[in-house]
Amino acid sequence: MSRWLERVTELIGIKTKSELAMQFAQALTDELSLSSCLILMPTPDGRRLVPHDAQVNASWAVNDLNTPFAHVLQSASPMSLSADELLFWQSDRAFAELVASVGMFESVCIQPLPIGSNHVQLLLHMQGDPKVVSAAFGCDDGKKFIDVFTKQWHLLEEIEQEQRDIQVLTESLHDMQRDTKQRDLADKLSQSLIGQSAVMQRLRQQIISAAESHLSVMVQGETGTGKELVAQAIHQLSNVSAKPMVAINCAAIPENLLESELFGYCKGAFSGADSDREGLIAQADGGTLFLDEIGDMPLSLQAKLLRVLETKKFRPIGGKEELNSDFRLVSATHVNLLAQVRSKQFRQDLYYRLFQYPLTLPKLAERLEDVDLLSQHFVREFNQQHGTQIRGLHYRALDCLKQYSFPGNVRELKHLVEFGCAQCREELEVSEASFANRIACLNVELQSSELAFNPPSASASSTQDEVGSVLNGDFSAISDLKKAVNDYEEVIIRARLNQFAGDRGRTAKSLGIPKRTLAYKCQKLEIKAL
Ligand SMILES: Nc1ncnc2c1ncn2[C@@H]1O[C@H](COP(=O)(O)OP(=O)(O)OP(=O)(O)O)[C@@H](O)[C@H]1O
Repeated sequence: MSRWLERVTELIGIKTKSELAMQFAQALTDELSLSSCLILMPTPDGRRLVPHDAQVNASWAVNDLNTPFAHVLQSASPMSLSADELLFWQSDRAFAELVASVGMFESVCIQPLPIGSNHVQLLLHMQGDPKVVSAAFGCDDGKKFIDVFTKQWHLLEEIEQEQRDIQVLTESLHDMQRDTKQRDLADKLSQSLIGQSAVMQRLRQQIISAAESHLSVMVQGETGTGKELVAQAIHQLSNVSAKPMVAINCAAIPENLLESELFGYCKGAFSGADSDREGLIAQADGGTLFLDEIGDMPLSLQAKLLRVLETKKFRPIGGKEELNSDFRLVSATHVNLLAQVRSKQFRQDLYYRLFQYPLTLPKLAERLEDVDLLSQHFVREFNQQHGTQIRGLHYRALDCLKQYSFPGNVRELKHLVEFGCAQCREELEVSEASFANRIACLNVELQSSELAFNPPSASASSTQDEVGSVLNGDFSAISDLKKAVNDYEEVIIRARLNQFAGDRGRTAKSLGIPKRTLAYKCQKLEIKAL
């Protein structure tokens, strides 16, 4: 068997182009006693030629006629250059360096591959005895050996191309699947977080990507814009949705209780601690902790919260051991936390930790085009809760609503729609008359800075009757003093909240009580909204 055919067996079964090139170049070097052998292959964009041996740090433009490579590529014919002839090819520095070691009796032979084809795929750059080289390329067995190499090379290139195609296809399939999943999620979300305005569509996309990340999310927005709803959506869309979401309103809990609510305590930690109690941080392990009104968290607790977020460890009050809790944090605020950082009421380090993924909810006044959909949604909710069949809002009623600026945002719209539904007869539409007076009143109130009484919501009307009697000096209906005092307090707080469009800061100030006390009373009296 000829030595070339023996060499062929070394090429069979090689699975990568780089290994095939190495093996082939080595076989030629051995058989033709070459002092160097390089295979030059085109880059993926086809603009340059690079050597198979990564140690040769050079490349040549395929159309640079200052090198013999470009000429061989164009003519598809081999070229042999003696040491003397090479003196004319010194203008390209990289080529000059490549051939610097060519000896007196050597030549540089540049052979296009496949042999005899007009479609050159590779160049062979050989340095050695030109007679030996041309004899090898002229004999049948030598040609067959080279032919096997070029076919094998072509095959591996096709396989590589197929693999690249498969990868591109797989990636675009993944992209399509991700887009479809995102669209499905956005559709699902649009059934609970209503609104087709551009700003709401963008918000839903942000919620989906925030839910997919593991970052701490900060939901900012005025009262009633849907911060709690967004926090719930983030939890439900996240991969911890099967685990609990634990929520706490930092403004509604007295300062001294907030720490034990969050961290829990051990038996005997303080008087009244009769047994161990697990805190919300422990309960949120694996799930989501939602800290509403985080701007109201005292500074001392802020430092402790930061430590939990950074170390995932905490110690219950009076506890000796540290416990672990790994949760996703969602916080919400309606105040400007940055201003609080500036006035040193809020820690800067915690601020940055909480704002890993900020979401800002728009005011309803900035997306009045959503009033229509939102109103339909609230009418549907009203019908479900009350077993009614109100058809919706008359278009004039809708126009009337759109004249209003909704300082209480979506919550205020919801209550207005409920108010309209409560006045509407079954199977009819809510009329303009249901809103006109009320909105006119609300507008006057908004413009006036004077204190004015606004009728409390329907749910508080019986309480108001009782309170009305009390105000008239008739105490006969009172059978429970504590309840009567609570009712009286509730009517006052509701009226004042109504007056200030749900702004708890202004309400608390006008009643001469701290905001935290107001929040506590609201929670106790179950005053959730305007
Ligand atoms: N985009 C919306 N689609 C449907 N309902 C909404 C939307 N936004 C808010 N709501 C409804 O409005 C009410 C107030 O929402 P939520 O409690 O989430 O607001 P908030 O910003 O957390 O208010 P606050 O700051 O006063 O606690 C809820 O009944 C909620 O379901």
